Amino acid sequence: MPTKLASIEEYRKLVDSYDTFLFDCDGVIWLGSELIPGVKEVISFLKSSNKNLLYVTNNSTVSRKDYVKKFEKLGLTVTENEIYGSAYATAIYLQKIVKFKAEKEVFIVGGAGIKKELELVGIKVSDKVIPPMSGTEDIKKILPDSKIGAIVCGLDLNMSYGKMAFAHINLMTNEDCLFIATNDDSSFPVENQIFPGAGSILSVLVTSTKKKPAVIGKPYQTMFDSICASHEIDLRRTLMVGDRLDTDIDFGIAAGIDTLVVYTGVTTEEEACNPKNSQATFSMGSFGELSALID
Ligand SMILES: O=C(O)[C@H](O)[C@H](O)COP(=O)(O)O
Ligand SMILES: [Mg+2]
Repeated sequence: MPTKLASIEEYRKLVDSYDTFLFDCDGVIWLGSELIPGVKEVISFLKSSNKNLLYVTNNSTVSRKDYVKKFEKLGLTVTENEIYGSAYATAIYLQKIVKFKAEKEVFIVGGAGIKKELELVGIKVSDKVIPPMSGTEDIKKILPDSKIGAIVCGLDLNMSYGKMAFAHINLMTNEDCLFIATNDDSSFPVENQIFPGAGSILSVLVTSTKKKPAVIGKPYQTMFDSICASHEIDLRRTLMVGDRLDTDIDFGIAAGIDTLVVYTGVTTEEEACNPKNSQATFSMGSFGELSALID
C-alpha cells in the first residue's frame, strides 16, 4: 500500500529526501494542453531548491524540440536534454542498438514526433501515402515495399485501415522487417476524458500479425538507461512521479528507485491500493498539492 502524503510535514520530507525528480507528463504535469493546477508553481519551487527535474513521457506524438515549445507555451522553461520522450528513445534505439541500415526506411503508424526524431538521427521515413479504402478492390492494391526495414507504431490520432494493412503486409511478408512500439499504454488521459492509447492502436497489429513488438517506452528500461548515460543519477535520491501503475510505477520499480503515484491521470486511489497491482512508495491526489510548501 503506498504511503499517502497529506500534511505539510510529509510534503517537506518528500522534497528533502530526493535530489532528482523524474516526471511523467500526461496525467501528472498536464492533461492535453492544460497544466494540472499547482504543478507549475511546484516545478518552479523545486528548480529554485536546486533539484534536478527530468520529464519522461511515453507520448510519442511530440518530439523533444516540440515539447520544449509546449513547456514554454505553458510558462515553463525546460531544455531538450531534460526531456525523454518515447519517440526520441525509439530513434536512439534504431540508430545505436539496431544500427538501422541507411538504405532502409521506417513506416510509421503514429504521430509527427516519431518522424521528426527519426529524421534527426538520419533515419529515412517512408513517405508512402495510403489512400482511404472503400472496398476490397482498394485493399488488394496494398502491396509490401522491400525498402521498409521497420514498422514503428505509436499513438496515431489519424489511424486508418489502409495504414494498418500496409504495416501488416510488410510485417507478414518480410521476416527481416522490425516491429517496434514506442509504448503500449492502453489509454490516454486528456482534459476531461480517458481515450484509447498507443497500446490500443498497437493491439490491431499484434492481433492481425500475431507478432510481438519491441516496446521502447516505460516501464522498459531503455529510457532509464539513456537518462543514466547523460545524468548523474543517485538511485537512493531519485523519485519517479507518475499516473500509471503499469508504466510509470513499474518503470521506477524496475530502476530500483522510489515512486509516487498521483490521481490526476488514469490511476484511481482504489487501483493504487489494490495489493494485486504494482505498489508505489507514496501516493498523492495531485503533485500540485506540494504548492502548500510555497510561502
Ligand atoms: O497512449 C499513449 O501514448 C499514452 O497514454 C500517453 O501518451 C502517455 O504519456 P505519459 O503519461 O507517459 O506522458
Ligand atoms: Mg501519464
